[in-house]
Amino acid sequence: MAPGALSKKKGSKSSKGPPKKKQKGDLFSEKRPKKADVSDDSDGSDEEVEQLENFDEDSDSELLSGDDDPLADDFDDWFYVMWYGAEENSGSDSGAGSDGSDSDSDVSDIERKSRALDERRAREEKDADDELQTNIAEESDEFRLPTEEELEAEANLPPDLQNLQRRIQEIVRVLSNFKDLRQEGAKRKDYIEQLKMDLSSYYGYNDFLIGVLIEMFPVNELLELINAFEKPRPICLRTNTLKARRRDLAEVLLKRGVNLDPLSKWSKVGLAVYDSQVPIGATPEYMAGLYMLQSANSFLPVMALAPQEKERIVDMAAAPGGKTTYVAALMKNTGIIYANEMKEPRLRSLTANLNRMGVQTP
Ligand SMILES: C[S@@+](CC[C@H](N)C(=O)[O-])C[C@H]1O[C@@H](n2cnc3c(N)ncnc32)[C@H](O)[C@@H]1O
Repeated sequence: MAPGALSKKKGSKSSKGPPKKKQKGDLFSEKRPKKADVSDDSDGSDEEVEQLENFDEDSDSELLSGDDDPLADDFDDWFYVMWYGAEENSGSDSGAGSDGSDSDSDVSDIERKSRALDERRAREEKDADDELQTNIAEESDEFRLPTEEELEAEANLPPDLQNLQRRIQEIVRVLSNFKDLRQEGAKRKDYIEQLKMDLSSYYGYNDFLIGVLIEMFPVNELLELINAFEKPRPICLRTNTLKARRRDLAEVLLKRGVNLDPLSKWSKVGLAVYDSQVPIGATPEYMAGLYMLQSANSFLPVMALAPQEKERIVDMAAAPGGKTTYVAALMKNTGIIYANEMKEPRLRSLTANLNRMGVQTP
């Protein structure tokens, strides 16, 4: 539950007084789990923590005046079992015994449970950390490059993507600390060759492209880059500053149900579109030429060129005119742009966009 929701609930409680049993019913279904059902439930901890927090939020007054609630002890007992398990609950220090006897003080009972919960969490975190360290140690000890025979056997089988991915990660790890992690007798070249093969198989790149990329980037950056290539690009639009300001455009589109944000810090005209209730390429604003649908990377050559007013610029491959219209906007419809397009049919989309976006044509 969001903190806002909690504080609102708390506020309303102090003014009106809560329907206590109903709140419990809201938090936990009518059919409450039996102790045996929950005693070995060790996962789903986020949900449980949230429930615990809800309980704490709701229960201040109950702790102090719980007598009027016949479910309170039973609930408390169930909750304790939920967190610590039946065995712990039945221990002599539980204070919420299976016979339903009350502890000396409800407040100290909760404090004790809370302490026990903290201890248990700390134990679990330590166990998880130990396990992770053990796995890392085991993996680093175990990893070795595949032998020729193993590679031959692999070649006769469909690609094992999980294995490939693991090997890619391992090779990158070894290459990033080659002196300490390399296999005895193995050369950096051997790892690189294997990495090239695995990247080609895993991502479906050809040898040439992988070869070029591996020469251009350190391996960990290369992996980041390739993973970024796998992600779908956001839909972007560029505000046509010949006709509109980005803020005004964003406002109108938001009202139409287009969910968007400024593209990024590096662009003052781009908007990233997450989703839309209307076809983004057919809004009245689009028809009126207030924006161009254009991928963010296509802004960059024009930004790098930084066209100035009254310049002469040649766009060598222009249709459908994303960059031509951006250049025209930056030049504020001054100067001359030579927009070349080889394919005649594509001239139609180029001309249509120039007209729509208000680029002055001869
Ligand atoms: C990727 S699109 C260009 C996109 C455009 N620059 C934009 O920002 O909207 C490539 C265009 O270049 C055209 N083209 C390719 N080779 C060309 C050439 N030698 N001369 C003129 N146009 C060419 C293609 O027909 C195609 O329409």
